[in-house]
Amino acid sequence: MENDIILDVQHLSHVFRLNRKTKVKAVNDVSFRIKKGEIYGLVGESGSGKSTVARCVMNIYKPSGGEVFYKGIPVCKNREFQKNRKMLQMTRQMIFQDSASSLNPGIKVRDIVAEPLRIQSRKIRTDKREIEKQLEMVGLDGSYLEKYPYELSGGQRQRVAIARALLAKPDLIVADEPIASLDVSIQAQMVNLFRKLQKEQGFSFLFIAHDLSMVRFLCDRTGVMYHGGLVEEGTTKDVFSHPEHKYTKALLEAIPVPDPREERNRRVMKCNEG
Ligand SMILES: Nc1ncnc2c1ncn2[C@@H]1O[C@H](COP(=O)(O)OP(=O)(O)OP(=O)(O)O)[C@@H](O)[C@H]1O
Repeated sequence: MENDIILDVQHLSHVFRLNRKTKVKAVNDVSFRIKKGEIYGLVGESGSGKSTVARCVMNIYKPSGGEVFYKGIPVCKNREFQKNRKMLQMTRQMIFQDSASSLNPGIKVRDIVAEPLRIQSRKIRTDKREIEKQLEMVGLDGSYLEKYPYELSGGQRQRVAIARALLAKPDLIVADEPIASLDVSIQAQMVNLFRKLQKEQGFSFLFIAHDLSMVRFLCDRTGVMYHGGLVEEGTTKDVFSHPEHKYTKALLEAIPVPDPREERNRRVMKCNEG
């Protein structure tokens, strides 16, 4: 395998069996690769299979077919997974759409952010200053350390989830619709934050989104899913300027004509970028 490939998804398929007679073919023969330090956007309409791909990549689901190689390790094979379990838990991190349910409501922000360290070293208490620095990195000050998730807005919760993911110094982050439940103005801030953090820390990033304008802004390459299959992929520039598959064309045509507020957001994003 080429050295610069961190994630290699090969012929991935997944079928959900609802009962003895009914099954849903959620993902069908999907293959793509992510290079070290690359941001890969996975787009497609609701139900096209994006989350299922993400969950197979993260070993939440065991795929019905195909393989996922992470740093060359076939992680869907039980033996390989068990052998590398700790490394896989630390160096791959996932951020979910719904931070309200992905953050433990009964523990304070300082302990939520410290979770990866506890997995690694079984430390019960973690250095407060380290956690504070982690929060500052995502734009939250030390006053959030003692708060519970219910005291935070959706955007603040998502920042906590990012701080937690980054504490483990991951090589790969998989984010499943991380901005979908946030206000449009906050979405732009979050995408800027992702971009800044990725530049600083160099992790590879699988970014799953509905919003094509955010993908266009953030991602180096883009894959388009339709009915469980990956129907098109390429550099984001190529996919957006010369879409080949008719579904990609339809998806791009469905991007609303930007209203003046969106245009302003885009300009703000570009300014902040520098
Ligand atoms: N746990 C499950 N049990 C049964 N069917 C499922 C399950 N999860 C997903 N599906 C089905 O698999 C298909 C793909 O769903 P998936 O959530 O992967 O798509 P998606 O593109 O991520 O959609 P969304 O953007 O709405 O999250 C859909 O038909 C969905 O109904």
